[in-house]
Amino acid sequence: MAEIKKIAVVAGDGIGPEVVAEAIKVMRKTEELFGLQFEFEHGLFGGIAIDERGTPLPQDTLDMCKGSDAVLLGAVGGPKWDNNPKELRPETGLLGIRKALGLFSNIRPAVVFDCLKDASTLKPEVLEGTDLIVIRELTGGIYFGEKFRREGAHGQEAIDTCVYNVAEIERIVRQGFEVAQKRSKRLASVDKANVLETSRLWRETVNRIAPEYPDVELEHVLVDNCAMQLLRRPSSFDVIVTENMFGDILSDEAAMLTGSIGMLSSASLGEGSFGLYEPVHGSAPDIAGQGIANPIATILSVALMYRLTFGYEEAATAIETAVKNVLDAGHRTGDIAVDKSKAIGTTAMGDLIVAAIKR
Ligand SMILES: NC(=O)C1=CN([C@@H]2O[C@H](COP(=O)(O)OP(=O)(O)OC[C@H]3O[C@@H](n4cnc5c(N)ncnc54)[C@H](O)[C@@H]3O)[C@@H](O)[C@H]2O)C=CC1
Ligand SMILES: CC(C)CC(=O)C(=O)O
Ligand SMILES: [Mg+2]
Repeated sequence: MAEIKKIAVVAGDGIGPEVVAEAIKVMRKTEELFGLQFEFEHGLFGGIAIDERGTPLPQDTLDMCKGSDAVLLGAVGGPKWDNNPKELRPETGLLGIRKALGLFSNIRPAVVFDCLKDASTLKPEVLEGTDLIVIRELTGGIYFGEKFRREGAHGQEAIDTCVYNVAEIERIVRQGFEVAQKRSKRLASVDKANVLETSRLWRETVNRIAPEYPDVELEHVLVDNCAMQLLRRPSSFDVIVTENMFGDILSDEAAMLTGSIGMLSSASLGEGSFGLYEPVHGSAPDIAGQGIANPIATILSVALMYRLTFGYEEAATAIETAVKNVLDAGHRTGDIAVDKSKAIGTTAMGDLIVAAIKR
């Protein structure tokens, strides 16, 4: 038996609890099959925490996460809370938990399953061989810079500031090079260095450390061009490393290569092996409570957790293989179904994947 690992579960709002329930079923199945042991502790987070505790990230939830080996997060937010007063905004919730846990690196793989090429809006020949990772800086940039309002000559003005220091850039870019070294040795550094000072510092930093990774082929791509090239030549990208907001946007775009944002998993990491694992998507208020959300992004996030935090490689591969086999057998939730009348629900998809996990 493996030693007991403490998992902090913050399911959140909307479809968060629905998809997290399926991920936990998968973890329970791998306990049986691979002799793993997990202790789950649940905490309030997001809108539900605002309603019950008056804050999106209660101290006991944060303490629970800090005391765990890994965090499993669903999604937070919804129309009820999105325009709330300052203290209840994402800065104090989602962004707050990432900062408080020191999770500066967000890894978002976009893998195209062959059998899902028909679910993408791109032609199958364009998608051929697409398997890329977006590495997004997660605790700096414009989401974390000072924000304020002031009276200007033409009425109220709003200011968001974007700040990056060399150390913040260097640690994430190094991770980009290191991940590229383990894959096909191609790194695209994405910035807007023709306009933004933070991007100029980003590019200078990338160029300064690039000679330390001579085996990695580096390209600099401006973010607007990258958004276009992701649809034109997705398979030419292997690892993309970029700042916070660009990575947020480009990874949602990359989701559509896979067929749906319901397919995109993510890992948020800091200096050690501790990590927070969550689907890339949000709380999807438009489909919440209907039992139709795709749980695969969250289930694949568990595979990332096993691989990156615990080193449970065999169990991680077993989960990924089970997902592939279920999709190959033709099972689809609505977001990835071409024939929507045959779509199955969240629980049915979770059950099929659980049944398909083999040792
Ligand atoms: N990590 C997080 O917790 C995130 C939270 N949000 C929050 O989520 C709320 C909704 O944001 P949106 O912009 O609508 O983005 P969203 O990602 O929640 O939804 C965008 C679209 O994708 C669909 N979708 C998302 N996940 C799906 C799944 N698993 N299966 C099937 N379809 C899925 C939704 O139905 C919707 O049509 C907002 O409050 C936002 O702030 C947004 C992004 C990330
Ligand atoms: C609060 C936002 C930055 C959440 C989001 O869209 C994300 O992290 O992907
Ligand atoms: Mg996002």
